Amino acid sequence: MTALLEVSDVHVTFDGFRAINGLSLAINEPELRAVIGPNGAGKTTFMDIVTGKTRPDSGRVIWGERSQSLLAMSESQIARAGIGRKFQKPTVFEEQSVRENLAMALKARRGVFSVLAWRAGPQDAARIAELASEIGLAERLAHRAGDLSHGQKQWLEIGMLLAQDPRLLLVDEPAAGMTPAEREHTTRILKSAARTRAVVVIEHDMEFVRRLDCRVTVLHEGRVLAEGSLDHVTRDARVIDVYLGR
Ligand SMILES: Nc1ncnc2c1ncn2[C@@H]1O[C@H](COP(=O)(O)OP(=O)(O)OP(=O)(O)O)[C@@H](O)[C@H]1O
Repeated sequence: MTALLEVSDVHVTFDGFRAINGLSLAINEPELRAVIGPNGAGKTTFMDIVTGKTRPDSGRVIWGERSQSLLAMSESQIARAGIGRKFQKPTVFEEQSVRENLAMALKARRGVFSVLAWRAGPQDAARIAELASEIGLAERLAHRAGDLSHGQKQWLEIGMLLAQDPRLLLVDEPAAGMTPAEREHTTRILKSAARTRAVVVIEHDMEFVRRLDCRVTVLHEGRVLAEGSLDHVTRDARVIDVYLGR
């Protein structure tokens, strides 16, 4: 199987400090992958590189069956190529309803010209209903997004990203600030989304990572320290040392 995303020997230096130091990893399609690692390991910078926000000093970042270099593309070209990113803080349109938020995300997918001529058709209504049920907000379509709980806002934003049908979804600490029940539901959403696409999740909460039940990549000092099942990596003496700070 060829990887959907292949990062090879990437280096990034910030003011002389090597934040990413020979990072190599590959993500398949479909796949659910958790990326863990201590503070400063380079997890966020990895996502910044893939989305074009940070440009590496050297290395390769290759995308898709045509082996395009993401390093040659702008942030918006990368987004259009099918890479969506969910930041930690939810950014939904608070004054609009859940339905309107999802409708806007569907619109955005079609680009600026069709936005001007857009009217909600029966297909949109069906897709919005499908998305709402995927994120567990089917009963809340008419609610104002600003009235949702923190967890529900996070799900709505995931739904808005799914509306754009990305091939790769990058998610930064989705469980932060959530109740146990909300975490459980978030796990289900991410697992379901990863049945048909690649989903990469940065997460600190090991219990959450365990529930994701997927391949885990451990980053440390800007490179991959270990990779495999959570049980496999947490038995690795180097990983234990890094987490215990020895
Ligand atoms: N724009 C920047 N300028 C200078 N240093 C940076 C910049 N961005 C990140 N760094 C440094 O690079 C290293 C990696 O940071 P990064 O945020 O990727 O780590 P992380 O694994 O996401 O950490 P955390 O779990 O704390 O979010 C850190 O030491 C950080 O201080």
